[in-house]
Amino acid sequence: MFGFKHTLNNFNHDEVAQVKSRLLGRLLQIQGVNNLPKIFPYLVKRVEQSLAEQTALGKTTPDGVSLPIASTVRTMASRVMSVLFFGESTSSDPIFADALLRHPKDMVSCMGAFQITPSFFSSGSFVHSIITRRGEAQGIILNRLAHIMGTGRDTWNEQSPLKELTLAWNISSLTSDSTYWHGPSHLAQTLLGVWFAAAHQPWMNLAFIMLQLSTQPDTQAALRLEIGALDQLSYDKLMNLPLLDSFIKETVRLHPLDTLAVRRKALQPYTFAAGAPHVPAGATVAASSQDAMRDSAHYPQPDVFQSRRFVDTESEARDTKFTEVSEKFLVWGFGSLACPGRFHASIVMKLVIAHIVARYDIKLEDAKARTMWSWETFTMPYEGTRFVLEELATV
Ligand code: HEM
Repeated sequence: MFGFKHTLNNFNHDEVAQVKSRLLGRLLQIQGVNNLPKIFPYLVKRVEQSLAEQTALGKTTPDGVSLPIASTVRTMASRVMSVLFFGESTSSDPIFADALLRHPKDMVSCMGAFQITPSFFSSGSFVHSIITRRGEAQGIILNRLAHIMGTGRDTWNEQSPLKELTLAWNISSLTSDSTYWHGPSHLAQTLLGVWFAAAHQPWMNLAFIMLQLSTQPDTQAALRLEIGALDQLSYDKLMNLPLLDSFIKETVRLHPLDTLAVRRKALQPYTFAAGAPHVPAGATVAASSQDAMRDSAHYPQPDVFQSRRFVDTESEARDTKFTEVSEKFLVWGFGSLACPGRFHASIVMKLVIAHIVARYDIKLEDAKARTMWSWETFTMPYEGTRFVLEELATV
């Protein structure tokens, strides 16, 4: 459907990968979530470092430093997320870090190109080769991963205990006695797929959140009060800030990246239990996340943005968390394939938002400019939209 065969190195769409899904569930939802509080201090260090790097690149204006929202939050999310995956040392290498940023962009560009190029082009690797400079970023990542998950595992220069908390280390530990996995290259390929899943959505959600926040100085002030001093912010506290969680969830509810969700391809003809619809083999079905997330029975005044919707509302949505999987909030998909990395996404997004909002007043450089564009069922932020960050007197 999206040409993953080339962009993820021969990825097979038709594979019913229960072994892989189970592994990813254990890696991310069980072991990964347990490790998050332990890895949190390293994430804090990285988010501070990355914010300093980004603001140093900005344009100085009388009101503060002006930065492009998309590339700022994309880089910050990638830098923080990469500590979870690969530790501090590997992810600090500029060539590797650049490849981690480039690969998801390459993939999204290829998906777009595959939709519009004739099938004889997209069926070969021609389009992929041109867009990705012969898969340069993918090659850099796969080579490094195959090394640290294979012959270089014992000599990998990441410090303990961080090394043993990374997803790269744990995916190879979890598979060491399984015959399903054909060595480090197969594992590297799988982890690259997880990296794509992890890298392309959080930043877009972050961009929409920054766009919302830029127009709401009162919410910025309320969030600052809720967050308190950054040096007192523990993992548990950050994950349980009600307004921050509600603000994120409300933004994502109204601005999901895709108006469709839970895409499933029928490998054989299938008829739904109600007797219809009938789905022929090879067809793809999906649910409308747009309809589910604007259902007025569940979300009163569904088209109105309410920062505190999940804190104050009288509806059933009250107290539901951003990371909850539900048929009324299809952003994470649904059922056994629902996103196993949602807690990782949530912590990375919350760290980026908390560190920006606690330090800066945020506003748009041009409040009248268009900020997002749509293509098919997708909505994306413009690359050119800038915010201005004005440093607060005290943090
Ligand atoms: C805001 C960020 C994210 C969103 C909105 C998101 C959303 C999704 C969705 C909709 C699916 C498909 C679920 C289905 O078909 O029912 C999915 C799958 C997946 N996501 Fe995420 N995701 C995000 C971040 C992450 C992160 C950070 C990771 C890893 C750390 C991750 C790892 C995965 C994996 C491995 C799968 C495939 C699961 C499987 O096939 O068994 N995602 N995600």
